[in-house]
Amino acid sequence: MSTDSQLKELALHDITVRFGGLTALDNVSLRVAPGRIVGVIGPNGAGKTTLFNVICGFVQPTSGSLTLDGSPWRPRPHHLNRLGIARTLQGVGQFAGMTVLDNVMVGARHRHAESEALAALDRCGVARYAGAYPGALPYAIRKRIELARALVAKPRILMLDEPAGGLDADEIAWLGALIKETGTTVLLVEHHMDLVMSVCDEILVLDFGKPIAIGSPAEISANPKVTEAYLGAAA
Ligand SMILES: Nc1ncnc2c1ncn2[C@@H]1O[C@H](COP(=O)(O)OP(=O)(O)OP(=O)(O)O)[C@@H](O)[C@H]1O
Repeated sequence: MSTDSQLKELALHDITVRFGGLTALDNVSLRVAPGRIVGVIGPNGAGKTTLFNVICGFVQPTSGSLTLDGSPWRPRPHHLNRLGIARTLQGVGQFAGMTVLDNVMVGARHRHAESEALAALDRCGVARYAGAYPGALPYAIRKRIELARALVAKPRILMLDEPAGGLDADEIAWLGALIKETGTTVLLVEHHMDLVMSVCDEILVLDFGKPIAIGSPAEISANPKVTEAYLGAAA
């Protein structure tokens, strides 16, 4: 685990989110310690994206609170980059009218944006596409560009929203290795269980907004409540 004093500890305390009569998150608490890779899993509609949206300030909790490094924190989307928090989107949300390089530079925080963007693209194995336009590229390449856009600012907390969606086994293996070697705090929402189990230190399981389990991959795999939630969802 990293001891970098710049890393941030993020914590959610008893977060509840209601959309009208629907409770999307029901008293969810989570501590994301610096350098840890924390997964959030659960069947469709469990509240995973809502939890990400609360951390990013897109959704205001109905009750509960957040802290960053122990201090009360009210997230705002336009402050995230400055705080060192980067998020990938479920899709590949890139600007079609901008080159790949310009898209990645949007995520940069420093003066040397171009060289940092090229380095991030290189790290993700897609530097050769820097001058291309994203719309013309295959989906797996665009997912890598989305990762480069998040990594370019050297985030302290990297939030990955279904990064394996639409990728094949080789791409997922590559992604797993990249996540492990980032050395940063990672919050991962993902349906691909092999990826989650292989990269995460800790996993939170949600079901209909309720936290039903939290623990190591081995503890989560052996938890009957988790199996039940997934079997129920498949039935
Ligand atoms: N803005 C919103 N207004 C109303 N209901 C919403 C809103 N956002 C999410 N929901 C509902 O909240 C619940 C949780 O949704 P959420 O997208 O967080 O689940 P999820 O676990 O990310 O699902 P998936 O795995 O399908 O992406 C769902 O029932 C969803 O329909």
